[in-house]
Amino acid sequence: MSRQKGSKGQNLQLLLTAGIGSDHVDLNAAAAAGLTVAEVTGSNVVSVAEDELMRILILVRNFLPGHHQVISGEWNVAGIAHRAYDLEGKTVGTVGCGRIGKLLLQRLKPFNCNTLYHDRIKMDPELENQIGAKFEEDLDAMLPKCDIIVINTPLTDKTRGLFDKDRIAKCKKGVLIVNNARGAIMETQAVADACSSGHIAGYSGDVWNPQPAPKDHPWRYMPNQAMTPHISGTTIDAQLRYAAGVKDMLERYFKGEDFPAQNYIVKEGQLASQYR
Ligand SMILES: NC(=O)C1=CN([C@@H]2O[C@H](COP(=O)(O)OP(=O)(O)OC[C@H]3O[C@@H](n4cnc5c(N)ncnc54)[C@H](O)[C@@H]3O)[C@@H](O)[C@H]2O)C=CC1
Repeated sequence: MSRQKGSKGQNLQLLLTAGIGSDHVDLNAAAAAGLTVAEVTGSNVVSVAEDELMRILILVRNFLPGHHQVISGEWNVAGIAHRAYDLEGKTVGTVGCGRIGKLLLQRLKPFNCNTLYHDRIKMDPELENQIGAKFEEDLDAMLPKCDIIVINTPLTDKTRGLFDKDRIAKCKKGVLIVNNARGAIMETQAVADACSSGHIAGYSGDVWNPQPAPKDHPWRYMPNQAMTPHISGTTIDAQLRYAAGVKDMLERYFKGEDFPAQNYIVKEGQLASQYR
């Protein structure tokens, strides 16, 4: 929903996202026009966190080439095993540690990894202690420590293109990256080049720039990728939750009632803090 499209809706008042992530709306234009933007905050966070854990394991264990061998009639254990590792003992860092980031860190705990997180906000000490992750204020200081990096920030003016050529170069050689947040947080060609050179040893995610990804998108053809279409937040369980959330907000809207406070992304000209 661009500024131009929004301005055509003379009676437009409300924009609802059936899920999480309202970067498809020009939020500054919506704020200036006095529109309300809301999403079903929390509706698919478990679905995404579970999916991230799956992608980490798929990359660490070098699962996909093994599966492809089965389909193509091959049997070559050494061809898989030379790049397969245990997750135990590896350092996993999340860039962004809101709802999804925290759920991922909680799910990683029994795997006995070292976990780090970078966010604008440090967790309260009790929760941090319970989750067992260390806060890294400086993103560029965290990156070289990580064997696995997971992206969990919204797409904002500050995170667009955050992982360009220079920042990827700061990551450990052979890093694995999981990104279910937004494709545009990465520079497309920089990721493809780093996968080709082996600096990134594996990249997996479900978000692309643009979407739907065109047939010639470089991430379809780069080596060591485990990409899917945008599916991680669309399990049947998630669909039930965000459908119910949209219905609830529409009912409240027509009764003149407020939405749950955490659902507002733009309200009375103000952007929610995670988008500022
Ligand atoms: N692939 C999919 O199907 C889905 C993707 N998502 C994406 O995941 C994102 C995160 O979702 P939640 O965890 O629910 O959001 P959240 O709002 O709970 O957490 C986002 C975190 O990112 C941090 N953050 C924002 N800007 C930052 C910056 N510049 N540097 C460091 N940290 C920053 C915030 O402080 C916050 O802790 C969504 O905005 C959406 O883009 C969400 C749901 C489904």
